[in-house]
Amino acid sequence: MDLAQLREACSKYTKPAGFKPSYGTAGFRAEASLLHSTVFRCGLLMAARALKTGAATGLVVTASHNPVADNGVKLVEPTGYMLDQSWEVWADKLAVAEDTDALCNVIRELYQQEDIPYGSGTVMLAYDTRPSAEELVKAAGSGVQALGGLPIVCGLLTTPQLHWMVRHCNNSLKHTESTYYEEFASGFCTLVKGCKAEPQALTVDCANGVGAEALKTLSERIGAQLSVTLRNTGEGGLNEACGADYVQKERQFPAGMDDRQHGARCASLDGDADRLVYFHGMPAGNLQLLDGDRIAVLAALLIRDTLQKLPSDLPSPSVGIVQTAYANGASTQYIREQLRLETVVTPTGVKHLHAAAEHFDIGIYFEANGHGTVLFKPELIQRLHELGDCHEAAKDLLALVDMINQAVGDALSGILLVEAALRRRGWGLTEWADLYTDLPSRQLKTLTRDSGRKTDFTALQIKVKDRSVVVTADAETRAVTPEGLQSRINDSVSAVPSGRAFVRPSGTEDVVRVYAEAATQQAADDLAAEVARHVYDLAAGIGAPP
Ligand SMILES: CC(=O)N[C@H]1[C@@H](OP(=O)(O)O)O[C@H](CO)[C@@H](O)[C@@H]1O
Ligand SMILES: [Mg+2]
Repeated sequence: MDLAQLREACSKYTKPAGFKPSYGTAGFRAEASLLHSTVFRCGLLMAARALKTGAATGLVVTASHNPVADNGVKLVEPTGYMLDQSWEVWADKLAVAEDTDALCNVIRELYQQEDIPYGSGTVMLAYDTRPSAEELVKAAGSGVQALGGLPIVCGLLTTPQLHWMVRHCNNSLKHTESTYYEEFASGFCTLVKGCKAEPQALTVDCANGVGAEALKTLSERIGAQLSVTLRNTGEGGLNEACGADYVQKERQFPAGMDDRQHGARCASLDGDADRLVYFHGMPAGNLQLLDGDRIAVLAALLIRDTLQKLPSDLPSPSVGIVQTAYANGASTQYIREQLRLETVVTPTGVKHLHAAAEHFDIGIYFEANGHGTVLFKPELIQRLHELGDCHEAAKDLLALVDMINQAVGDALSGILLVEAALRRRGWGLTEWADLYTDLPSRQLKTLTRDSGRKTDFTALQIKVKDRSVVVTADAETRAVTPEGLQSRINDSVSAVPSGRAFVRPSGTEDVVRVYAEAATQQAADDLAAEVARHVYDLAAGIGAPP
């Protein structure tokens, strides 16, 4: 490491005074103008991580579903997964170092403690459509170079595309953007070949983000087998009243979508195209959401149907579904009782779900918000290859392996998964929705359609003096501190039929989130409001009480 070069580079990216970025659930996020030093330091970190692992790493400049004025970074392991959790502490230490001296000290400590070899690490960089991207990618590249590394700017990509490229690069596979489309398209065409059902039209809300161009290219590669119409492709503001997060949380049709007629098939991506939800118009202009829980269930059905066709002398692979506490209780019950599959609950954040899914031969994981994927164990893939071309079912499963982004949740891959699963069953969205009925739930600032109600749902993400006073256990289903909070939540829940509620500090925003579910919408709303008040009272809420 050339110390003089490092010091000089570090001094060009000073941290704004008082700014204390934290890695959080999925990387750093903040108002874009604050982030130059943070992104530069992430460049340093990923160059060091590349040296430590002896393989290429990745960095995406994106703030996902956040407003356009924000930006952030997502950090990618050589496997294509998110940054190893054991290194998050280094990310935090680097990000908060006050000045050049402090930063160089952290670098020295990192090199010593992690035994980083000297050399040049490769870091693959990508960015989404935010106007602040150009400067921040430059900052990331400078960080990589400051440690003698090689930044490779892969361009404007969805987050999952960059994860996929890093994974393929390190597996010595073709890893161009074009190969990404080819593999996905070819897997999809294999799976729908011979389906009697015709492709059904799907309107996709692209959140005015990077997913629009990528989905356009993918659907052109696939041709007539996929019938998509793209909306919110850049004509409006990024994530502004549109996108997967908006549709899932607000339960509203996105801006620019006039498909409210009964039965219209629609889907939404988020700003960096790693989340996907489906929805359709119901009578009276209402919207029915088909969220990540349902995508997991549909994936499980497709996999079960296919596994049943494998030769019976083959040991059957273990299949499991990983969810978080936000999964609707009805989905968990359906998976356990009807699909008879094991479910595992982990804390929020894909890194936790992904790790749990790796324990199964086929691990399906989805957050309710539509972020997830399916992982196939390498040993299983090997066995499927050995079965060769003579078994249709093995071929189908291998097509699924190609079509599903196994590095990370991918909305484009998700659309192909859903469309293939529905067509192979000859189903529309109604049959999918009819598998089970969601319990009414309430979270975040979901607005009510019934204007007569008084509850202010923005209050369901509570601002408190210090959200770290809320500590949870048992996959975030139990509040350990502040003292007395959980017993108050228990009292509230026990009075409500089919009631369930939990609170947790957000890992991406300075708020405590409240979730509640119950047998009726009114009961879920009331329970959420009551629990919100407990948080406000016991965790030093600020502002007007909920
Ligand atoms: C309730 C909810 O949707 N939480 C989201 C949100 O995390 P929070 O820690 O809740 O802020 O952003 C994460 C990153 O995108 C995502 O993994 C997670 O599911
Ligand atoms: Mg996202």
